[in-house]
Parts: sequence; structure tokens; C-alpha cells
Amino acid sequence: MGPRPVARRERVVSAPLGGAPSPADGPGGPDAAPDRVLFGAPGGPSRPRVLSVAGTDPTGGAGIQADLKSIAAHGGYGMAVVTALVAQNTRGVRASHVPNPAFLRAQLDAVSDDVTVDALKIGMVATEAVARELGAWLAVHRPPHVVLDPVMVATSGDRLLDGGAEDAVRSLLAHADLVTPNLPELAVLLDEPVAATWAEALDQGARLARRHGVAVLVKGGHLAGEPGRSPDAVVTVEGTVEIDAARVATLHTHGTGCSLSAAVATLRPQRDDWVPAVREAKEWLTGALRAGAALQVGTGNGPVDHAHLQGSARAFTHGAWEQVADLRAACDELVFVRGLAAGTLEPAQFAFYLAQDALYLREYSRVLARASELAPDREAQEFFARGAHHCLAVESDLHRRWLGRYGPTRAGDAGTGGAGTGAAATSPVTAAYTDHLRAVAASGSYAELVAAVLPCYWLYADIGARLLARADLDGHPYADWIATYGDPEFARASDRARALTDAAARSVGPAERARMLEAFVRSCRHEWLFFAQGTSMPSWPAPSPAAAEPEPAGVR
Ligand SMILES: Nc1ncnc2c1ncn2[C@@H]1O[C@H](COP(=O)(O)OP(=O)(O)OP(=O)(O)O)[C@@H](O)[C@H]1O
Ligand SMILES: Cc1ncc(COP(=O)(O)O)c(N)n1
Repeated sequence: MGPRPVARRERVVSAPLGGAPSPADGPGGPDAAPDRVLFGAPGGPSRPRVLSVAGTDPTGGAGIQADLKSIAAHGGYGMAVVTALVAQNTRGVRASHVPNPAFLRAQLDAVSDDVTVDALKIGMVATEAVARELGAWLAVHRPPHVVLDPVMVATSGDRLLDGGAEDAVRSLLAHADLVTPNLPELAVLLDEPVAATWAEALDQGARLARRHGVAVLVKGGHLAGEPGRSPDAVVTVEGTVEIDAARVATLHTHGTGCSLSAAVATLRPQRDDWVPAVREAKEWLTGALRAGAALQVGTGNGPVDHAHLQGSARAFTHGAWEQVADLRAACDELVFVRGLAAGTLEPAQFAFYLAQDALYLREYSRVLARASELAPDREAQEFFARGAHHCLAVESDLHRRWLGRYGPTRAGDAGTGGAGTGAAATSPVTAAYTDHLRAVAASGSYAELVAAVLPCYWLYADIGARLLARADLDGHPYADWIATYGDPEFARASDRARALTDAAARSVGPAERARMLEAFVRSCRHEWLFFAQGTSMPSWPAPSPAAAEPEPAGVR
């Protein structure tokens, strides 16, 4: 029932306040890139198709090999064009071979002649000639999201870019949305000394952003004076968003920059802007750094573990979604859902459903407000607070746009078992769902609560996308309503709710994860019932008038 129109409203309502490009929208503002593709929607690609243009590392920790693992770990389909074959391992670089630029172009064209690229990550370009050829290709085939990792020197200290080719890398900035230099690379791009403090690094990031109209991911991996921390920041002409993380005490940092930039490139087509993509990628990278040593790869600076969330620790929502596969199929088969898609649903049944939806949203808003209160960080707090606010906006909108159309009495008829006395009463099905949510809000943890509220986003985004693809909306009585179900904005909010749930799941132990799963599955069952009541809820008798209070003894 839920927040799908909420997310839709998010775009409309926030425009006057937040309509200016956000700091992380990139140089062209929020409209520079086309609307996000709804990956996994019918008829569309199931995953973002991400191209890495970079050098190789036969030991698999950096370059293209790392990029492909990182892309896969973030749900992308990875492709790779090789700029340079590098004989290296965890101890250093021995030799490299750079194929001629014509062969690079042949590889690039082989991809762009055949495949749509949703995001591009550029890593080691090795020589000026490679950078120029790549620039020429980009001038014609620029993908919607371009991340440039201006690789110059390896962790081992070996050069990966020809001396004198810095200008050519700088020229690629014109084709990039986000550039991800480490501190020495940032200094080279600006032709300034290396920043000694985090504040200086941020200033340099701002100068680079202004000079080239690009978003800059300033990385604190090489920073000395911040003990225990490894902060990064997304810096644009509009401002700076810092993303802090604990420093992992490890030698195994080979390929961190490659892995991070590939992760961000893969997440960007799946997220609203650069900040959430970087936040998620960095959180993942910190886990990958922690798990790196256990791989026992090499005797030098070993790689990070790109697969640390796979296997037993794979994303919580992945397993939870599989658990409710039957319920999801059952939702599709409901008379209500089929009638909605076909346009054959009785208007009175639709009105009853909407009246219950409005009642539900009022309660759901309170529950989202509680999730905001419990949220562990500002981004989650804002996400749920916005959701809570928009639920109320949508509830009012439902009354104004939809329930007015059918008349409060008819909705009330359905809701009060035929009493026909105006406002709808909460049905037992609606009450059971909101009771469940409020119980988790009252006594569950943040992790359990986000799992409980997730189905209201995710099931609707999922059903919405399929309804939209199937239904012919021309002259359809519920066209407006179905369009809100399939709105990509809503799918984005659902993705975010899912990512927050996964982040919460990663921070708790197995017992709490089991409670999260239970809360999630229960909410899914309530969602199914909520749809089902639209066509199969019997009227229930209106309550009898309250018995008159007995008069207290001794009066008169
Ligand atoms: N020891 C660490 N603990 C936590 N995060 C780290 C650590 N070292 C690097 N990082 C993070 O890894 C990412 C890459 O940062 P870094 O500044 O090392 O870039 P880089 O030098 O381009 O990487 P690479 O080592 O691949 O060349 C950043 O998000 C940074 O904060
Ligand atoms: C092909 C290639 N690209 C990038 C790096 C940088 O990674 P790191 O600095 O972690 O060695 C590398 N070593 N090899």
C-alpha cells in the first residue's frame, strides 16, 4: 500500500526546497544523466552493464581483475578493455606491455558496436597515446556515468603512467563525472604539492572540482595525521560530503583504489547520486579490507577480499526475497491484483482498498518515524524521516484525489460493514498489519524494524514494475494508480530501503538476523492479505451503540 506514491511525491514535494543540484549530482546537476534505468524491470536489463578500461594484474588484486570482481560484488555485469598487460604481483611491477592505440580502439569499438554501457570506470591508461585514443572514443560513445581513477603510481611505488603523460590523464577529466585520485594523484592533477592534512586535501578537491567541473572523490588512504580513520569525501562545486570510516590495520591494501572506483561506477546507475553510491562502496571496501589477510594471497601487500559478502554472508535481502518467492507469486494471482491490472476491478472494491491504504499510511508513517529515531547514521535517519513525512502527504492526497472521487460514504460502506456513515473504519486485516509493525517498532531493534518496513517498499516496487509492463494504460480506469506503482523514483526508494536493511543485517549477529527475517516474512504475509481483502473481505457488523453507563448508586 505503501510508500510508492511517497517516493513519487519525494520528487515533486522536494523540488522547491531541494531542487538545486545536490553536492554530489555532478557537474551537470541531477538532470545531466538520463533517468536511472530500472534494472530487473520487465523488458529492461537485469543488471547494470559496466565497462572497465584498465591494466591487468595477474595476481588478481588490482586493475581489471579487481574491477571485474568488484563489479560482480555490486550486482553489475562486468566488461573489460585492456590498456596494458602488466607483469606484477603483490610485491611490485616487473614489466608492462601496452598494445598500440589502434588495438585499444578496436577493443572499445567491439564493445560499443554491440553493447549498451551503463557505466564506465577508467583505470590505468599507461601512456599519452592510450589516453588520447580513449578520449577520442569517449567523445563519441560517452556512457551515462563515467568514473576516472587517475592511476599513476602503484602501492609498491612503481610507476604505472609514463612520465610526462599527466596532461593526457588531465584531458580525460573533461569526459568524467567523478574522479577518484589518491592524495599524490590529486596533487599531480593540480600541479601542487601533496596535501599534508585532510583539510588541505579537501581544499585541493574543491579546486579540482571547480577547475574541471567534475565531482571529486578525495580519498584519505594515504593520509598520515588521522589516526584510526580513513576518511573520504565527495567534493563538488556545490559543497563537500565527508564519508568517514575506520582505518583497518592491515598491509593488504593492494587494489583498494581500483576496487572502490569500480564499485562506485557499478552502484551509480542503481542509486540516486554519487554520495549514496560512494557511501555503500566504502562500507563494502572496509569489510573487504578486513577480510583481505585471510585470503593469504602473496607475500607483499595482498589484495582485499572482494567476495567477503558472498557465501554465508551474502546480502540479507537476497535470501529474504527468495524465502517469500511463493508469497510473491500468490500476490500476482490475487483476484484483486489481476483485476487492477486488467481494469476490471469493481470501483467500490478499489475504493475500499484505498480507504484502508490511507488508514495504513497514517500508522506506517509513525513506524517510519521510529526507524528514523533508531537509525545509526544521518543518511538512514533522513531517509526514514522523509518517508514518514511523505506517507502523511500521500494519505492526504489519497483523500483528496481518490476517495473524493468515489465518495467517503462508499468507502465507508465497505469499511463499516454497510453502515454508510462516512469515514472508513480500520479493517481487521489493516489493523493486524499495523499492529505487527507497531509491535516491532515498540520492542524490536533498528535492524528488525527496517526488515519489517521493507516489504511495503519492495513488494510494491516489484509488483508495480510488472503491472506497469503488462497493463495497457490507454483508457485504463486505474492508469494513474498503476503508473505510480511502476514509478522509477519509487524503485529507487525501495533500493535504498533494501540497502539500509542489508547494512543493518551486516552489523548484527545471527540471532538478530533471524528475527529480522521473521519480521520481514510476516510483513510480506500482511501485504498479501492487504491486497486480498480488496476483493474477499466480508463485511463485518458495525459495533452496537455503547450500553448506557449505569447510574452511580446513591444519586438522588
Ligand atoms: N587501511 C585502510 N583502512 C580503511 N580504508 C582504507 C585503508 N587504506 C585505504 N583505504 C580506503 O581505500 C580507498 C582507496 O584509498 P587510497 O587513498 O589508498 O587510494 P589509492 O591509492 O588510489 O588506492 P590503491 O592502493 O589501489 O592505489 C579509500 O576509500 C580509502 O579510504
Ligand atoms: C593494472 C593496475 N592498475 C592499478 C594499480 C594500482 O593499484 P595499487 O596501487 O593498489 O597497486 C595496479 N597495481 N595495477
